[in-house]
Amino acid sequence: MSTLVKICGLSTQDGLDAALGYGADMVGFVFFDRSPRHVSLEMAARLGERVGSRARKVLLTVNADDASLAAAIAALDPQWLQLHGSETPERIAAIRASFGLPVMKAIGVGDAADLAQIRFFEATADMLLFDAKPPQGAGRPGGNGAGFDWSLLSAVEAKKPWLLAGGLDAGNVAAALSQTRAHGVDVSSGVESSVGVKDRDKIAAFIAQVRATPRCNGAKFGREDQAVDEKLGLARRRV
Ligand SMILES: O=C(O)c1ccccc1N[C@@H]1O[C@H](COP(=O)(O)O)[C@@H](O)[C@H]1O
Repeated sequence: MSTLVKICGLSTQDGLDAALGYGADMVGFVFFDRSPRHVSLEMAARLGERVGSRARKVLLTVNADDASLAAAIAALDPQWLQLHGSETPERIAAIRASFGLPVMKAIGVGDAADLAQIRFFEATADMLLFDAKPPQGAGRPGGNGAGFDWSLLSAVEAKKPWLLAGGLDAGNVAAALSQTRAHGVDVSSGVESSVGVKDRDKIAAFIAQVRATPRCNGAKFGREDQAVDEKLGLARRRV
């Protein structure tokens, strides 16, 4: 059973082709104009069409209003929404109802107290994503290449599958997976040669490391993972 890999912040054809070619399960596109990875509606439409059925498209937004969401969804035609701002459970429920798409909610983690948010979001979100809290002065809530103490997640019990993000790269992702029970990993900065510029070799190395890392504790999570994969439409990637 393979670990879910999401490559985020794709804004060019070359980066996207690398992510798809090396077998990413999910590809993320940022609609947040304070990000160096922000894509225009026109570019989103072009890149989205290129993805086809090779991976799941994820639309990342930060506290977006309905009109912006509608425009971005029309352009990209995503299978998932990633909400990376201060969206409440009520807002998540409203977005799910309005747009009919599953939602991945990002939770910023700095210390154990932040994990209380799991109970807050797990009823309405379809998937959770644990990311580092942004460093002070960062102009965006994610995509900063900042990590956090993964041991905080070792005892996490969430009713929904979850991804680990924040400062991951090919050099640390194996350790991150062995210390956590993440269903998958999400990376942006760690597969770039400079901020916002994706690097084919880093994408290849990252995905190869994940594929070479045994998943959790095998039998303990086998059935649960299978159910999750089927729910997410990722069963095709099971090995
Ligand atoms: O990538 C961005 O620019 C971004 C902007 C606003 C919110 C989230 C963003 N990226 C997400 O942040 C995490 C961690 O990224 P990194 O690997 O540490 O750079 C990841 O989920 C990205 O999708």
